[in-house]
Amino acid sequence: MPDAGSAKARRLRWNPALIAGVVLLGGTGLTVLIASLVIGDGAARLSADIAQPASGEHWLGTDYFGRDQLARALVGAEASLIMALAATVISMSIGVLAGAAVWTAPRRVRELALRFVEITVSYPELLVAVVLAAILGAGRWQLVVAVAVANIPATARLTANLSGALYQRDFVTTARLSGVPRRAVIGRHLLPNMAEPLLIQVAAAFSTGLVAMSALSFVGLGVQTPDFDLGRLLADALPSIYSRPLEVVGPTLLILLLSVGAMLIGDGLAAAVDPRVRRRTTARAETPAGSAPGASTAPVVVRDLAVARADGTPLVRGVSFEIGRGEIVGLVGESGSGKSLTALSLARLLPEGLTATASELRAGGIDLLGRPTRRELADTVAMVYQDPGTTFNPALRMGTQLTEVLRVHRGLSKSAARSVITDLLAKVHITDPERVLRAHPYELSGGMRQRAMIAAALAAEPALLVADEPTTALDTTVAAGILRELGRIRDETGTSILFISHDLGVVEELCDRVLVMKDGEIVEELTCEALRAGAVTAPYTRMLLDSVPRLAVRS
Ligand SMILES: Nc1ncnc2c1ncn2[C@@H]1O[C@H](COP(=O)(O)OP(=O)(O)OP(=O)(O)O)[C@@H](O)[C@H]1O
Repeated sequence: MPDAGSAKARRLRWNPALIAGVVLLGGTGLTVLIASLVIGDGAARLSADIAQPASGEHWLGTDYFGRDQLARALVGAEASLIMALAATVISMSIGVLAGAAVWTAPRRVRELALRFVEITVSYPELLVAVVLAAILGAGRWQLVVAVAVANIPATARLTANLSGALYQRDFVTTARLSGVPRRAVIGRHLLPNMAEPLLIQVAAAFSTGLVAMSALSFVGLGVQTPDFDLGRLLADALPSIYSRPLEVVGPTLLILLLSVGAMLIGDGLAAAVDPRVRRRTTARAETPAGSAPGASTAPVVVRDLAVARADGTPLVRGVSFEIGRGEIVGLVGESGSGKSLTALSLARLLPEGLTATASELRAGGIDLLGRPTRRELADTVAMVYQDPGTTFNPALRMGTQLTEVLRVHRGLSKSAARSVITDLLAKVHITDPERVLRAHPYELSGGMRQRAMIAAALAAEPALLVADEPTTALDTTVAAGILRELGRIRDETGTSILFISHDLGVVEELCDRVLVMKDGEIVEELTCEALRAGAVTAPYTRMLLDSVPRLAVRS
């Protein structure tokens, strides 16, 4: 049950939005609660100072009954805060339980329930709240119920979707098959694994709930005089908005601070939960003895990498390897074995809908499980793709494209970038770099384009170069030239190279070590000497070895 554990152990990564949200909501909420205790009496106290402007005694002036406007705004905010919290608790409790329970129900009931949730979610929340508030009648708690009920479908749908993904996972299937009661499946296996998106939903429900309640009270459907909340205060201030504009300041500001604070917390939580790569803390237990995470000094370290679809289907499992400085490691396997997903996880370029977990993922001193900046990432990992025909924009000259990285990431001037890239093109044995820089991609051969791609990848002096089948689209002679180029780059720059191929023949000529992948897992790891000597153990490796032609790439 790895994820349940990891959900508890996962640390919250603070970010500016989260900090700003906590400060804003926490600070305003606390101020409101303390202030309404201290100066709350003034909210109901009538005095002869009617309709006074702002003064030292009444910072926001007084209303037509001589009541202090600031005290009323703070007491109104306290009421709105408590009502929004109550509505959030009700809608989240019912929505989460309903959404999770749907998946433990028999198939037919589940399908009907899911369809019902889809239909209800298609009605705008505010509209539903308006109708319910009108039916239930005016009053604080009627308003809370109306807004809470309107928010239930969205929460139920989110929970149902998350539960659906988790329900396919092995640990839930095992729990169900071993007769774990339905309540325990929900409480122990489903809910802890969706804590993060649900927390984001709590922040959104609070923020929209507060605004919806204020809007309903404002139009006369919620809290009624002599009770008041922020919306009611705004409605009371409306008739005199031009003569006494100060009256709207307090309630408006408090609605803004509270709702924006909650929204920022939601955004911050969403950012803290990196959807692409998450650290799987419990995976440490699975790390082989002698290779504790963090212990390796290799420039590239991958430990317990797993990639899964949103529905939980695993695509890559338990992949661990290291690449030393100046080492070329081959990753081979038939189509669909998980080679590209492994490489894309390292470059943090996984397609939408896929998530990667690992106990360690590091390249060139950068923790790829942390939050490396785009620049750090671009400086650390470079990719060379399979098809040089689609790597470049056909509408732009090569010079414009090849100098882009240097100009954007290194801040080099146009001429400095051009001079660096000219040298790099010469390094990959392009004889007339100036002509290549002036040319459009279609004017160059496939081999030239691939050499240019390698030159562009080297521009950032990356710690890791990922070459994803860089020779597949080229004819044999050109391919051999490109492979020789990669070998030379490794020797001259000490770059670590992950070379992906389905062709063991190429790999055994070029690489130092080879990892063989099948169905998302590494089934064999061996040195290329062993490979050349035919000393393979896995039948799958033997099959790959027997099925490939050889290229003469040794220089
Ligand atoms: N965006 C995606 N969404 C869902 N499944 C995907 C996605 N991308 C890849 N897969 C699946 O993940 C598995 C591994 O794919 P991957 O591209 O890593 O294989 P590969 O070994 O690189 O294959 P190839 O040699 O054909 O490039 C395959 O079953 C593939 O269908």
